[in-house]
Amino acid sequence: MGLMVMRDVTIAKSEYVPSEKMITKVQDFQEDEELFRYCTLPEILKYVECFTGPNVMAMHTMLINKPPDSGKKTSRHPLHQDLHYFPFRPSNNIVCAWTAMEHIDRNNGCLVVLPGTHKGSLKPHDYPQWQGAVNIMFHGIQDYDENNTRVHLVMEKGDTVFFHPLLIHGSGRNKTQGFRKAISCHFASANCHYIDVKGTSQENIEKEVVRFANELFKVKQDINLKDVWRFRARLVKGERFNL
Ligand SMILES: CC(C)CC(=O)SCCNC(=O)CCNC(=O)[C@H](O)C(C)(C)COP(=O)(O)OP(=O)(O)OC[C@H]1O[C@@H](n2cnc3c(N)ncnc32)[C@H](O)[C@@H]1OP(=O)(O)O
Ligand SMILES: O=C(O)CCC(=O)C(=O)O
Repeated sequence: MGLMVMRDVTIAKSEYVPSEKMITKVQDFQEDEELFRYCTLPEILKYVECFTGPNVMAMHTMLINKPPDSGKKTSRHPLHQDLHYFPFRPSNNIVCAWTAMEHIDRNNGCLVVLPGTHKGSLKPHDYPQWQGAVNIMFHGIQDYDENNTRVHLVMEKGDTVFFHPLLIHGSGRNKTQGFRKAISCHFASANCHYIDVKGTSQENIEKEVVRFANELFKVKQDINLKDVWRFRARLVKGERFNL
């Protein structure tokens, strides 16, 4: 398996977009030593280990190249909780590190967070009821509290935020002509355990992920969400126990 490339839905469905401008996201750094180096930086791990302890797994990695919005607002990322995508627990031993690769503010689509929501529970997610197109697998929370305070994270190049997988967050439209770049990794303790998401609100994302994995990798046997995550996870330090 190589790096997974994602294109914004507007770009994916247009005739011709040159070069790096067509790449909206690159995932799966476990396949690339240079990109994976981000997950091993002592400046990052120093904080990550406060949440994971000494056995650290890199579960999900992304370089996000948020494109200038085409006018269809597809560059937005709906408000969501990352735990919706994860079939492992406990959530307190999972943390995201998200680093700005340039100045990021509301103009180029900074992170938006709903403070305190990490103390709540996992909410049902589905495609947002937005007019026009929405990116594949960009699920959002259908019923968050509209009155909850929203904080826009203005960040400078190299600034990093660490956040809990239940924190409700998303990002706005990129109104500039530049490609807004950020790099992130979801870390988890190797002592976390996988759960079966059948019969839970996560069943919809399991179906989608498994369908894509089957199409892309022509998998022969029955697989589930756990198998996909187990396959992509990579040990950063310590011992690989459960994950
Ligand atoms: C915590 C963390 C997990 C939170 C998040 O990151 S939330 C978002 C998670 N989801 C993602 O990042 C989605 C990542 N997407 C991808 O990896 C890829 O786009 C894939 C879904 C695997 C598709 O890749 P691939 O099959 O290589 O794409 P192709 O270029 O061959 O296109 C296949 C058909 O799909 C369409 N397509 C591609 N990208 C998108 C898109 N973004 N939105 C809607 N439709 C899309 C494309 O037009 C094509 O359609 P047809 O020509 O077959 O009709
Ligand atoms: O970088 C962004 O715009 C948002 C990314 C995000 O929220 C995610 O992938 O979970």
